[in-house]
Amino acid sequence: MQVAIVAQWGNDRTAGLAADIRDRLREAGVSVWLDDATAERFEAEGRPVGEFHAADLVVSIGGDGTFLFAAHGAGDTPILGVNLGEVGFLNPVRPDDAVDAVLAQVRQFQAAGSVPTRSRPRLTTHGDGWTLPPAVNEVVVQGQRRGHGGGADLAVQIDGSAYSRGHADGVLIATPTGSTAYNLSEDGPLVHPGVSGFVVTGMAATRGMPPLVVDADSIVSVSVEDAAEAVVVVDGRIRERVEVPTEVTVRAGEEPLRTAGPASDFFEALEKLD
Ligand SMILES: NC(=O)c1ccc[n+]([C@@H]2O[C@H](COP(=O)([O-])OP(=O)(O)OC[C@H]3O[C@@H](n4cnc5c(N)ncnc54)[C@H](O)[C@@H]3O)[C@@H](O)[C@H]2O)c1
Ligand SMILES: Nc1ncnc2c1ncn2[C@@H]1O[C@H](COP(=O)(O)OP(=O)(O)OP(=O)(O)O)[C@@H](O)[C@H]1O
Repeated sequence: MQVAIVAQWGNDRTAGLAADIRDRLREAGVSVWLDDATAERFEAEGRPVGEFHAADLVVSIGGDGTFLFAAHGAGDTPILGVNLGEVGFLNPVRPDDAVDAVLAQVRQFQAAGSVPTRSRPRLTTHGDGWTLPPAVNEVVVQGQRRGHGGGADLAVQIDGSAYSRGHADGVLIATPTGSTAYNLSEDGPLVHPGVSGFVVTGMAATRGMPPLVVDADSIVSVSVEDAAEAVVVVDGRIRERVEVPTEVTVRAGEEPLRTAGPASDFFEALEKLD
């Protein structure tokens, strides 16, 4: 079995826990990769997180940002999230339980050849000649910047039917996972993870554009006009600058995100947002 660990960088606690988990896994005969930044702290050889899709299990130690970073490299390899972040909405395992939680996955893998997983949908985004990596939380299509003078004229279509047209800072398409993040700040609805669908939420739209929940098979297209440029942002981290006018298409990705380990309790996790 191959386990890959990514620990939030610049943090002694996450690096220390990564080393503890690595040592216990090695005692159990499991091969371990550490991400480059963490390995460097121990003067060991690391692996880029972009290669972690080749592991059997990815362990992410940190907050939501670290989980999203791990998810962008993990492909369909399951991720077990350990919370050492400020919010840690996406990470259900407490640090004290981390070693046991990972060893439990190892036993499952050794007995059955795989670990039990849950899946969460991702979003894929493309435009004229470009495609972005899948989003776990959301895709934002916006003008050059937020705020006065920075928006764009946006037209949103769902499966080819016009939904809304007008000036706005942007439009946000969120997964149920991402409904608790940026979508919530823009007054979009919370979506229970058991619901199959996505949310389309306008950002400071000048004309009415109520948040809309669409079927998970829907194709959302956003046409952008009258702006210096359009900016498309995946999970707050990956940005594509696009010449306008342009059309951006967002739909469910083929490969969902897979998580391993204890399930997170949605209502308990909401308390972390207070
Ligand atoms: N105004 C806003 O609220 C705003 C603006 C930009 C980005 N974001 C969010 O930040 C995310 C990136 O997270 P980051 O940690 O790399 O950036 P970050 O460091 O800017 O943190 C954003 C905050 O969102 C929290 N968060 C992230 N994903 C979450 C989720 N699914 N549910 C609940 N809370 C969540 C993080 O813990 C953190 O408190 C983006 O996907 C976007 O959702 C929010
Ligand atoms: N081991 C790592 N190697 C390279 N980049 C990393 C690593 N860990 C984290 N990062 C970068 O830092 C970002 C996450 O850091 P961030 O400060 O947002 O922490 P976090 O995990 O959200 O925790 P917190 O809740 O404490 O903010 C990732 O998106 C990634 O860009």
